[in-house]
Amino acid sequence: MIEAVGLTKRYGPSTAVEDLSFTVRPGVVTGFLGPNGAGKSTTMRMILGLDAPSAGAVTVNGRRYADHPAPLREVGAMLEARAAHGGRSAFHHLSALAATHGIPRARVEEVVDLVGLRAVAHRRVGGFSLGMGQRLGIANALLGDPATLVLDEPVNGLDPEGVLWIRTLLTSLAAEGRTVLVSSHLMSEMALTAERLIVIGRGRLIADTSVEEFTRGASGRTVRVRTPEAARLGRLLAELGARISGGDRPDVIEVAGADSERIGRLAADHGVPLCELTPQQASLEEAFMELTRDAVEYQSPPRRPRPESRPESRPEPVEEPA
Ligand SMILES: Nc1ncnc2c1ncn2[C@@H]1O[C@H](COP(=O)(O)OP(=O)(O)OP(=O)(O)O)[C@@H](O)[C@H]1O
Repeated sequence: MIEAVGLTKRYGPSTAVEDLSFTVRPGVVTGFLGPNGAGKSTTMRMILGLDAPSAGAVTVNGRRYADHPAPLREVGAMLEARAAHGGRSAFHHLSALAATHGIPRARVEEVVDLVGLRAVAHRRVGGFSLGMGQRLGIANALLGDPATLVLDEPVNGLDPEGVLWIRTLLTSLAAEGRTVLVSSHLMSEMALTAERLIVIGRGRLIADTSVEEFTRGASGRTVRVRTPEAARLGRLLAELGARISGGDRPDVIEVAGADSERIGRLAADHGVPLCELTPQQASLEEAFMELTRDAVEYQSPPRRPRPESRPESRPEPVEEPA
């Protein structure tokens, strides 16, 4: 279990992490999400005792990392995959690390197999591909058979097979009762791997929730309506307080603030024929971006809607004479 209470980190005048409190429980994978610069790595570094908090505290199984007598056996971490010396072989690197912690050689053999590096274990790490480097980083983290794992962007740069491998590995490590905290800035990937999510932005907690709740909150927020009387229905809905935006074609509007039933009844009351009425499920990526929009450090300029997609500039549909 990882517990952060009022965790804060300041670098000179800027605050990287501010008053962050959360608990990461064993048995499930917890995704740690936030846009670039949100403070994920800084938080992870504080969990691992690599950075001292300016205020607050973070403990792993009730103790600060540095207070554990054998931290490698307690917490396995991958902060930077390329932490191994390029001239060494993977096997040599892992053996040296194991020796400093009294970990038997048999465990080195075990983790080499576990991460699928057997065929290249005696090759120089300097010649490893990104994916092989990531696997070595994971082997490092697993070496002490720790109850807690902290991994910073483990799927970064991996091919689909590697991504699937990490996903399966993390889920099975959590199923063994371990605490697994995995950072990412990819919501869609975390939705497939994690059961819980901690979302931060500009160093502050934005959400601490289950993926299921997050998914539920993200869905059904707009309704796609296709009708030959799009402009008239749009006006009727706007009068009721719904927000209307243009769709992907002239006879389509996207409606927020009114559900399908209300739209359907209103259309029926006014004799507006409906060809389609579809609640839209926002993608998790969209929901994540919306949630963290104000917390993004570097923003692209907003995209201006194309004039023809704005309902007010759309010509009134010609109604067929009865
Ligand atoms: N050693 C440091 N000195 C000064 N500022 C720092 C330092 N380390 C991090 N920061 C700042 O703290 C903030 C949080 O950075 P951090 O690397 O923790 O974010 P992150 O969420 O891991 O981002 P990314 O997804 O880009 O890796 C950023 O504004 C960063 O510039």
